[in-house]
Amino acid sequence: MIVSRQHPHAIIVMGVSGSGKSTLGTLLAQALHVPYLEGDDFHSAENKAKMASGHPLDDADRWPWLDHLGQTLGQEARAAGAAIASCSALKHAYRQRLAQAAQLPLQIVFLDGDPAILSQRMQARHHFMPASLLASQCATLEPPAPGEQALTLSIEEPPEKLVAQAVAWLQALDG
Ligand SMILES: Nc1ncnc2c1ncn2[C@@H]1O[C@H](COP(=O)(O)OP(=O)(O)OP(=O)(O)O)[C@@H](O)[C@H]1O
Ligand SMILES: O=C(O)[C@H](O)[C@@H](O)[C@H](O)[C@H](O)CO
Repeated sequence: MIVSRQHPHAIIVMGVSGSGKSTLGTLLAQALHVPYLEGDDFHSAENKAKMASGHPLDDADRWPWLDHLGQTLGQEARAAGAAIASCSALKHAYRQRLAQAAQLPLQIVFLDGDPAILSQRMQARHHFMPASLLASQCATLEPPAPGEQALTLSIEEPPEKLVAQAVAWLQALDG
């Protein structure tokens, strides 16, 4: 059972900026009827202003954000049986920090793709995050390692297919 108050699931959709985390996270939460947390909503005004002015965040900027998002993800997951958060979660240590704050292991859906496609998508949208920060996002990215419970999906698939793949993976995890 993906949704279970006895065994709650804390699910994150991760990837660099523009990879489609919000799109997939929203659809996945709708498909599972569980709460969705938009990671960008948990950034301080200072963090958002820093990114908007073309400066990448550093670890010190990200720790309080990860703690706040992780705590809320854990609370929501325990209350509803599962919850989804979209979060860049670029480094292994960031995912560990999220899990620690949530007090739950994470199930990770990683959106992976070609920087050229990501750049096109970022330029085509209106968003506080400038496309110029994509290079720093890609340089910082540590894809999920073998010890992490993770599914890697391609940004080139349409959103409906990505949701179906994520749901099938989550269902299979629970046997
Ligand atoms: N699977 C997809 N195929 C094609 N386009 C997509 C797909 N998913 C998202 N998009 C489009 O790509 C852009 C970025 O998507 P989205 O905002 O969901 O990414 P994000 O990872 O949440 O970005 P950020 O972290 O910067 O907020 C949007 O314009 C969205 O409509
Ligand atoms: O860790 C980070 O650098 C940030 O979370 C960014 O990834 C943005 O929040 C997000 O992608 C918005 O575009």
